Amino acid sequence: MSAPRTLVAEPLTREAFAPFGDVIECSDAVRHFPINAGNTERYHDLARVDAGGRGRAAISIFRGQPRELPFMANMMERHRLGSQAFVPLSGRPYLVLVAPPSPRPRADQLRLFLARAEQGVNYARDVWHHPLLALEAESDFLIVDRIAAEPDCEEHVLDEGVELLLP
Ligand SMILES: NC(=O)N[C@@H](O)C(=O)O
Ligand code: NI
Repeated sequence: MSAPRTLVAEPLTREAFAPFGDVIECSDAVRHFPINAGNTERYHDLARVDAGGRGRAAISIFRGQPRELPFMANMMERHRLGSQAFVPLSGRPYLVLVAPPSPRPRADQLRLFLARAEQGVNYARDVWHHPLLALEAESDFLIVDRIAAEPDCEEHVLDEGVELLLP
């Protein structure tokens, strides 16, 4: 039996994550401007919320239990009709495992990112991703995604598990 494939997390940046969606963070690389008579800086239009068909965008909170590392990822999922954003509320880093849209996630296209506590992610519609990968302790995430009467969560079991490692 061959050794499991491993993936070492790379830093999360807007550029590296662009094929998968958006990074939600305050950065001089995004458009920002003062509002409220200068009391507040608006970091504008950081992510595209997609809630197609008969769905609507909604805000929820996910309370995730920490994953034990090294973690073996055996499946991926995708939402075909809507985007899904995760914004950390507990001040801890987390992992993001993604693959580009395709009929099934390809092992050679998996990308693992280590997101800092001040970075959120927005998975574009159809992007394969692993369910929430919280680290260190129970962590809350603000979620912006599509809700509808019909479920929209396609799961796929990977042919071979991938061991996720921190840098
Ligand atoms: N199932 C669910 O709402 N959560 C997943 O979509 C996820 O990405 O964590
Ligand atoms: Ni999801």
